[in-house]
Amino acid sequence: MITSFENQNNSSQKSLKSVIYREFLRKAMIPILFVEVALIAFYFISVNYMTDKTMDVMSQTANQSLVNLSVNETRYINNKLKHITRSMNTFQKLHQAKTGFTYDTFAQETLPVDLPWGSGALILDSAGEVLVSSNALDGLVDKNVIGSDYIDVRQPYTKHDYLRGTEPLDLVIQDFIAGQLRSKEFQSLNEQYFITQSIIDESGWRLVILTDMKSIYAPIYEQKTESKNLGYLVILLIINFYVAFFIYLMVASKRFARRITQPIETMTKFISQINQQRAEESPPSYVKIRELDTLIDLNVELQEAKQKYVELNVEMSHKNDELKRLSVTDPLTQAYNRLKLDEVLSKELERSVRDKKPLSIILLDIDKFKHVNDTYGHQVGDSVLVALTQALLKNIQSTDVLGRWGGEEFLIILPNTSLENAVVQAEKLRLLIEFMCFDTVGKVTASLGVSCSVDDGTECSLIERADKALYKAKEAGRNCVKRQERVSPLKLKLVNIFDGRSTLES
Ligand SMILES: Nc1nc2c(ncn2[C@@H]2O[C@H](COP(=O)(O)OP(=O)(O)OP(=O)(O)O)[C@@H](O)[C@H]2O)c(=O)[nH]1
Repeated sequence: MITSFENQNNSSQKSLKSVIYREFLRKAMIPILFVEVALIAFYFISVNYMTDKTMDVMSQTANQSLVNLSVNETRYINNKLKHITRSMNTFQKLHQAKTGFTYDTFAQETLPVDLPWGSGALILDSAGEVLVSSNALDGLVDKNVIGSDYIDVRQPYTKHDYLRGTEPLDLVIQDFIAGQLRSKEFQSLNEQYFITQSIIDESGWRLVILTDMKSIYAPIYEQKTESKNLGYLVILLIINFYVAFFIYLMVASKRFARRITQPIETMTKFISQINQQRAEESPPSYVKIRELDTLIDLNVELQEAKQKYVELNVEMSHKNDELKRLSVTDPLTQAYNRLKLDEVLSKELERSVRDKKPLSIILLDIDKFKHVNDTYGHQVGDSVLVALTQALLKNIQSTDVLGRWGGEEFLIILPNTSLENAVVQAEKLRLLIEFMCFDTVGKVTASLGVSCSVDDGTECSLIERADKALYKAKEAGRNCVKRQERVSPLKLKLVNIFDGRSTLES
């Protein structure tokens, strides 16, 4: 029983745990996760957008700065050339001076080398030949644009101009130099470049500055990378948090479920123990509440007493019924006794007066019954009484009431029956007895007296008259029916006067 409870408890714990787990995920964690994902997505979109915008602004600013720088440098070189020309009289003198001061040395001295964003510069002569290029430019185009074999002014110079190559970057630069554009932003081999040029009026030379945009964007790229890394770190933290939280949730929901089911488990175990110990009738190992046991025992006793009381009540009721029956029954013949006959007669008389209906009675007495007893014995006499009762009960109407009036005498009450009809009924019964054959005894006869009442409501007068009629029947030689009508007091007086008799026969 305990094991089955434990299984049941475990499964209820599991289901409770999963309910808590599910509910928490559904109502808290999933909505929070959605919000977090949306915020992170928004963060990355913002970083990209801001970076792009900043790059646009930076590139415009940087490009403008480079153009300005190019113009300023050009102006500087031009002024310097003007100064040299004035002091040297003509620029041609400069060429012809045997001072070793050449185009190349001048260009090298005037070429701006310390440009921002790692920009490279080169100076072209009026024919488009490269006079000089900075190391930064060489780095940008990944070659030495002009070699070391430059010549001085006294000789026609031949140069190895590596910008005349066929590399994509060379082609773009050549195209730009040949054109009239002041500046240009272009892409070559997935790299973004900015190029600007300006004319040195004094000599017809051109100053060209080339910048790799990557250098301009570098801080922004760096910032973007840092921002993205921050985003990835947040994602990583969120994932870690979720993993840790899921583990915590599993453990916490299990603990919580256990905390809820623990008291029920303890209580059920306690009840199981009580039941088990009651079944085994062994002394309990836990604290016994004696008052409770006493109460339970008392309750059991009370229930048993209640059951006994109900049974006794039923028995008493049966016995009462039996007593009642016995109190109104003649013990020998099982017909009604005199007590019951008195009661019935009284009620029927009341009813006959109330309904104005006739009530007749028949008083039946066995003839010479003493002789039966004396001849065959008292027991045979009893059997005659029993047999006679049975025969009479079978032959009276259902509304008639038969009882033993006393000794060998019987009374039959016939409600709503006239004297004539009662006499007819009495005659039938007399014939019945006359033709009956009793065991041992054989033939027996009876005498019957009949009386009727219509409006005199006394029981005594009715019985008295029936008794008188019976007496008359005995007087008349027995085995016959006689009746006794009611005589009014006036008639009785007249009869007494004229006949000198006390009773009137009919
Ligand atoms: N066996 C038996 N006899 C009874 C019982 N009750 C009365 N008797 C007898 O009935 C007889 C009645 O006798 P009597 O009163 O002289 O009348 P009888 O012999 O019937 O004569 P008549 O009535 O004049 O014809 C008595 O012998 C009673 O003992 C009874 O319960 N059982």
